Amino acid sequence: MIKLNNISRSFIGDEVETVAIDDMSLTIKKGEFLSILGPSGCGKSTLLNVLGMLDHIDQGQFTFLKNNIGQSTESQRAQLRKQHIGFIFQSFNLIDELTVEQNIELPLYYHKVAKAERKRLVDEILHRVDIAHRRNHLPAKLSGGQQQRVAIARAIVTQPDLILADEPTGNLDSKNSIQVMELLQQLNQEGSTIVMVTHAPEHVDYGTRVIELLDGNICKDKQITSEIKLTTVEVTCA
Ligand SMILES: Nc1ncnc2c1ncn2[C@@H]1O[C@H](COP(=O)(O)OP(=O)(O)OP(=O)(O)O)[C@@H](O)[C@H]1O
Repeated sequence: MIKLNNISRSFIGDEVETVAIDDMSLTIKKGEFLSILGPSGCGKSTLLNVLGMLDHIDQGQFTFLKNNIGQSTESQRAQLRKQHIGFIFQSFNLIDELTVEQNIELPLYYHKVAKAERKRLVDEILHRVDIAHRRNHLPAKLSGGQQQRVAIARAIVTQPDLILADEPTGNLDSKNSIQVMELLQQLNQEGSTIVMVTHAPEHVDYGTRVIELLDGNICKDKQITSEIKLTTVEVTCA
């Protein structure tokens, strides 16, 4: 689904260049649930932004669903994003003035889905994430865990090929974190490809693979199996 070949991304500040991604190569297959771990500043968010086509690369090659992203226009990237990617953020990013139902319905408007079909899809997803009883509430009236379930519903209602999650449990207590991780795991078991940045090593076991970043590159790459958690099968750099 995704292939990164020797990509780099730097930021130039006041006479200082910060290399956020340094000659990284990574292949992500359809159906994987990949967690990205690593210390602050190692390039996790930059990598997620590149994958979501919210940021560009300076060098290397990025292929997304057979599209060469380096040679695409901004409008082609926007189209790919809209059609294929659902985003989940630490801070939920719901629209305060819209109800739960309206927040979830919004991406379907942008996809020009007809009204009756929008209603059917929203109804289905409200039950799927167990928030139907709060459908007419504004986000501010919900707990953090409920808000994140609405944000997940909004991300998946268009059935994207890829879900990108940036610290989805960062603002949640442990009980709500577990609920959100179980929901993401279920979505993955039903076929969704998920890439998640996390600071919580205990959450990587919900996924199928974990990479650890250091100084803008991958220092560990492990498959997670249900029998043996955190089995190292590949180490790419020291
Ligand atoms: N827009 C920017 N301008 C300048 N430097 C940036 C910018 N975005 C990121 N960086 C730098 O690039 C490096 C990688 O940042 P990034 O946010 O990807 O790290 P991270 O691993 O996500 O960190 P954290 O865990 O703290 O969120 C850091 O040194 C950061 O300061």
